[in-house]
Amino acid sequence: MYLRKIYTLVFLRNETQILLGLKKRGFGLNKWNGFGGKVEHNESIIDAAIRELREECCVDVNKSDLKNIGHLEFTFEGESILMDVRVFSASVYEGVPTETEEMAPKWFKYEEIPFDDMWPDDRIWFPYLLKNKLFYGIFHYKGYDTILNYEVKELKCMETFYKNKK
Ligand SMILES: Nc1ncnc2c1[nH]c(=O)n2[C@H]1C[C@H](O)[C@@H](COP(=O)(O)OP(=O)(O)OP(=O)(O)O)O1
Repeated sequence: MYLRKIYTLVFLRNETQILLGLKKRGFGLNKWNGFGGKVEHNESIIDAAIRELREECCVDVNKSDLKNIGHLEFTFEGESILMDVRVFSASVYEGVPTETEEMAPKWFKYEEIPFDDMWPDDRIWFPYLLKNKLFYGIFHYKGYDTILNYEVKELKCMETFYKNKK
């Protein structure tokens, strides 16, 4: 039985590029990723996504402009935590992405995403994101570099996925 912890992960995108941030401290140090983190006690998932984006790269996004595009789960050999990561995308936002103590943001062309310097699972589920498909992925890691097993699939509708998950 796992202890589930909920995280957010937000990607800002335009027609040709995606915004990634280089993690400067803590979990995922020196990896490029979207912006996000733990959902705090008494905080909604969407509010956490907005807060983390503001804290990590000084950009504001409205709730209505954040689209839930995927759900990821991570477990680690010998650990009882299950990381439940809610993935969002937005193309409308306010502010200029700015470096903070936690993240250094940079726009990447879709064909130049730095997978070698990202979490190993990213190259498996990013193709869904890049094709604008909704997705579910579950990954079981040994340490933080080796994926022991995984499953990824396209979803038709996030609401139906969460309704059936309960
Ligand atoms: N394997 C993998 N692939 C893609 N994305 C992620 C992972 N593992 C992850 O943790 N993530 C994402 C999920 C979150 O967006 C971040 C991790 O959040 P973290 O920085 O630990 O949370 P914060 O609340 O910001 O932590 P503090 O540093 O403030 O304590 O990476």
